[in-house]
Amino acid sequence: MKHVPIVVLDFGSQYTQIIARKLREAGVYSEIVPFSESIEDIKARTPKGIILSGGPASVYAEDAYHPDKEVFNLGLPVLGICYGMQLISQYFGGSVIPADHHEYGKAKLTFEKTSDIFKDTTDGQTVWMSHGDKVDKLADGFEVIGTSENSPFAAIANMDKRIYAFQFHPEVYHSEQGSKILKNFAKYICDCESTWNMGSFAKEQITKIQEQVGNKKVLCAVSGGVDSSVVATLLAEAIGDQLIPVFVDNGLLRANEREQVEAMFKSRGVNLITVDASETFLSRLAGITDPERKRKIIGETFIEVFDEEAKKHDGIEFLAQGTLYTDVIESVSVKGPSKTIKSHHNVGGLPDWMTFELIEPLREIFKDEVRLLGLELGLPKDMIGRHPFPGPGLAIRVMGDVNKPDLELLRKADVIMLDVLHATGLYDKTWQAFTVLLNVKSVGVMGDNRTYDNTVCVRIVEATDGMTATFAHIPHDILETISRRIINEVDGINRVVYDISSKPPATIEWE
Ligand SMILES: Nc1ncnc2c1ncn2[C@@H]1O[C@H](COP(=O)(O)OP(=O)(O)OP(=O)(O)O)[C@@H](O)[C@H]1O
Ligand SMILES: O=c1[nH]c(=O)c2[nH+]cn([C@@H]3O[C@H](COP(=O)(O)O)[C@@H](O)[C@H]3O)c2[nH]1
Ligand SMILES: NC(=O)CC[C@H](N)C(=O)O
Ligand SMILES: [Mg+2]
Repeated sequence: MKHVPIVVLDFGSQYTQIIARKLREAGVYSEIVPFSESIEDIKARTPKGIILSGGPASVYAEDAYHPDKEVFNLGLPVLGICYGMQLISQYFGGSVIPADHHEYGKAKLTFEKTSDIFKDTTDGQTVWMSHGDKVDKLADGFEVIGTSENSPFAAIANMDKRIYAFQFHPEVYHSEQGSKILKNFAKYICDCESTWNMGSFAKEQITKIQEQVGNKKVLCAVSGGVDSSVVATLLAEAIGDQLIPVFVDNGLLRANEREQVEAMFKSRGVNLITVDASETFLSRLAGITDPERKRKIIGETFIEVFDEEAKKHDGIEFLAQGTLYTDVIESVSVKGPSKTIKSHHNVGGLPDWMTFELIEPLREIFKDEVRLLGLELGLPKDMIGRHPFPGPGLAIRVMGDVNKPDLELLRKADVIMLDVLHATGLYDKTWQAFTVLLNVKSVGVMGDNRTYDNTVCVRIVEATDGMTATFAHIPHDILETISRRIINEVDGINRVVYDISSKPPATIEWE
């Protein structure tokens, strides 16, 4: 087995992959394994350190998740985060109890001891907490190295054994210097070197694809979006013309999108196959209002279309998709016991009967890393800067039943909103912007006449990786232009609202 500098045991936190991602930023490769990984398999990776992630369970519960106890006897540095800290405390003779108050949000970390793990970070820094349990009695051999107003045990350590534990989450963006702390753990406590980078990742993936595919062919699902364009480029470098790029018009695309995508690939000299399956998608979605049902139908229909197309070519055994870690974590439990939020069409929406073997080189990384990889591979800037657009397309932006007239209405509103964003230079400054057709009609007055028409919601968010997001603080005069233009120019819409919720607790898409 390949040498893995840091092994992360996953106890089901939504943030586990961010730990790996922060380590990558520090140039350190890590692998995430289920909390139940055997000690032999952990040792086989010859790690220099172990991280125990957070998780939804409580360590004192009967069905709590426990790692192989031997992880504490390997003589390796260990870092426990939240649930991981609570496990460490329990294992070494401390105690963990339900807290009187759940602590969710920012806190100020006060240093109580100097430690290399806090090197070059500041006393009083903001950290982010998310827990309902707390350490009540400190474990034997441990000392407090950091406190917060609500957590007397915000950071603890047994420096002789090189075991550190935090109640806060250093991996999330809200912990302002958390990246540095994780880097310090890797660099100063585990003695890891910074050797990982996007160039080495690309090379590794290309070799892996060549080994996996051999002389067979790969159907690559391309959407014109960033992720699948990067995947197609990696495949082209790896296997040349054994790659068959297929774009599906599912009837759920934005205005002129099909023509734009076709032109973009043509200009790059790619022989793109477009399959028009719009009638199939739309007829299957007719009358379906439940968001998860919509997603499953779309996921399955995509695979049927790819299957049909594959039959027309000899030797296709693989399906390549631009699946990212964000798609995976929200859809299914990955390594640990995490919860399903929504079934992304390309992960949780895949049917059981699918026979393709999947090629998903981006499955463990995040959107902003994909963009860096795209730059590394020489993709044009405008391709890399495109806002994400979900595979299920407008079907999850028309609330309730999906039908042609409603899709048309939404397309018209969407074009106007995007037009204003481009004109004001806000497109490149925001992560994602779209409109949603609400299943809500309201009364208006236009030219002295009563109207009873549809409501459109404008959703514009800022994010780094899509795991969390905040609504964009768009200047009111720009929102006013968007609203005025949509209501004046689109027949059938008489009200525009702006979505001011962040993720969590909302999500970016409405369904
Ligand atoms: N219309 C489509 N035709 C073919 N494949 C598609 C289509 N839409 C999505 N896919 C496949 O599903 C994957 C996931 O979609 P997703 O929207 O997350 O990624 P993307 O479109 O490549 O990038 P972006 O997130 O920037 O939109 C794509 O990478 C692609 O493999
Ligand atoms: O290809 C995709 N297939 C899907 O089924 C899907 N659902 C959400 N998204 C996109 O993922 C990001 C996070 O979205 P949510 O906060 O709504 O989960 C946002 O960028 C969403 O647009 C999808 N992309
Ligand atoms: N984020 C976490 O790891 C939470 C740990 C534990 N479930 C608690 O509520 O305290
Ligand atoms: Mg897309």
